[in-house]
Amino acid sequence: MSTYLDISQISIEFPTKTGPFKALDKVDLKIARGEFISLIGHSGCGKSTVLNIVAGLYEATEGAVILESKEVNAPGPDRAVVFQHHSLFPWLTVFENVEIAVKQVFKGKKSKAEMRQWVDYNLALVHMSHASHKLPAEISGGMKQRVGIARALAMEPKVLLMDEPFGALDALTRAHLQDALMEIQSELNNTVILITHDVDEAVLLSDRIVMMTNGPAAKVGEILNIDLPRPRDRLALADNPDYNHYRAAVLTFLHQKQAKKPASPPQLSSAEPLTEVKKAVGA
Ligand SMILES: Nc1ncnc2c1ncn2[C@@H]1O[C@H](COP(=O)(O)OP(=O)(O)OP(=O)(O)O)[C@@H](O)[C@H]1O
Repeated sequence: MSTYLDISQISIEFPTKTGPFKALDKVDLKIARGEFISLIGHSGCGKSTVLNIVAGLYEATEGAVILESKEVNAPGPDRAVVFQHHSLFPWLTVFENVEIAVKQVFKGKKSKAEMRQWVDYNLALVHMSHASHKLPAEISGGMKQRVGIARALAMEPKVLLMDEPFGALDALTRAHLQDALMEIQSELNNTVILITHDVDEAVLLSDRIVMMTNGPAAKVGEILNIDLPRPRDRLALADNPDYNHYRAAVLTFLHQKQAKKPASPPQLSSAEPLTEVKKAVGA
């Protein structure tokens, strides 16, 4: 595999009131062009921190992020980010929200007419052409996320960074957007890093699932190759033994190998038989 994005041995320490806090310890990940990677791990392990370092929003204390053989340490349009909550400008229409990013990247490289066509093309990719004249307040949460994705794609980033982009949506809308993302990725061959808490989403979308250990000083724990043919169909996969095997492997990692211990052990009382306590802690 030739490496396109190299997250090379990155560590980060945050200064805190009680001293430095080491969130990541030598996280190392080599990503090929066009790969779809999911990052999964318990809350607070450091997934967003990894993404923020790749985005250039945080600076690693050690290690480096190398994209197409060049070190990146500041934000740039070659790495577009889609967050859990949309970040659209409320006073601009759907079209204008995408256009503003297109102008930022392509001013002087595309004509005005070409830029308008490019905005239309990207809105069509996420099936939002019909609402291009609307304001964000006039469309649903799922539609806003679609526009955020169109805006990110329209920048033609080398890497698309997605931080729980569907986390705040209802299950049906999430499923529609996952399907849309799979379609777009098969067409454009984007390199994607997706943070998710949803095991099914990770297995459905990914080429590889990167499972992080619990923090502090989180690392890459295990990497699972998802060798399922594309295009993938969620209904057909439900009965696919390989799909279920991958799902079980992630669940085992999260709930056994990296199980979160309760903050303080439950107190045994004579009224609580041991079996009930075991049930309470999931043992
Ligand atoms: N700017 C900061 N200053 C101090 N500590 C930070 C900072 N940013 C993150 N942390 C700490 O680093 C650790 C990792 O945080 P991060 O947000 O990356 O986790 P996460 O895996 O994305 O969590 P979640 O799944 O809940 O979003 C946490 O303990 C968090 O408190």
